[in-house]
Amino acid sequence: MSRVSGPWPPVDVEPPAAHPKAPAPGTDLGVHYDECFGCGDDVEAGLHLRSTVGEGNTVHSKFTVTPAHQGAPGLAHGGLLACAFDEALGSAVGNLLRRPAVTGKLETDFRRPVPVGSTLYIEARLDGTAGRKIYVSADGRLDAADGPIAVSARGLFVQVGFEHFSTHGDPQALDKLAEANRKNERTRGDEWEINP
Ligand SMILES: CCCCCCCCCCCCCC(=O)SCCNC(=O)CCNC(=O)[C@H](O)C(C)(C)COP(=O)(O)OP(=O)(O)OC[C@H]1O[C@@H](n2cnc3c(N)ncnc32)[C@H](O)[C@@H]1OP(=O)(O)O
Repeated sequence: MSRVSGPWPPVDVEPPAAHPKAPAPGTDLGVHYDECFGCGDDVEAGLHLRSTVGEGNTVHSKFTVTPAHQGAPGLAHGGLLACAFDEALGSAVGNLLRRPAVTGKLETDFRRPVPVGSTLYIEARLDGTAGRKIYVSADGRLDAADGPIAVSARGLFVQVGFEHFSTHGDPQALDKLAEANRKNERTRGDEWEINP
């Protein structure tokens, strides 16, 4: 199997257009759900990703690897690294496009080992959209924003209606989340675009 993937995005796309209400570059994005394994404060062994909006349809996230994230002794588990990229890419889609979407496909390229105690600096970018399909990619650099690339990822997110979450997920938890967003200064009064 070749290490080189095919062209990206794999189909003709429209250039990504950030939503008019997308947070400006420099904005700290905070936690989107306290119980999210990727960013939530209530998940002790979670990844606790922290993200900031970057220039040009990007989101910058940091993930520090702890002993809770090991696969081999002293090294991050690849599946958890993939999770960090899912979160970073999802954050770019959710915050910049403000469309509810879920991961359809996620491809990771593990280029260097990521030791416990190191921090991945992930830059996630919107690459283009084709109807409900949203193409995104990211690079994770070791210990500095200009460090060597340790992991790269490409993903396809698919826009869904809110009923995706209420039908398949936990409607009561969704109501609690909506209430918390109403109380949050940054997200209060916001409404997401539901249709492409
Ligand atoms: C202010 C707000 C802030 C918010 C921050 C949020 C941060 C969040 C951070 C958290 C982040 C964590 C995020 C998470 O972890 S999300 C959790 C993990 N993901 C899921 O659970 C998704 C499960 N899958 C599904 O529900 C359905 O399969 C979906 C909805 C994806 C599609 O089923 P649906 O019946 O609706 O649509 P469709 O099948 O007609 O597909 C539509 C189009 O897409 C194309 N397609 C689909 N799949 C693939 C594939 N694998 N490769 C290539 N292409 C694929 C398909 O060919 C078609 O293309 P076309 O024929 O139209 O050309």
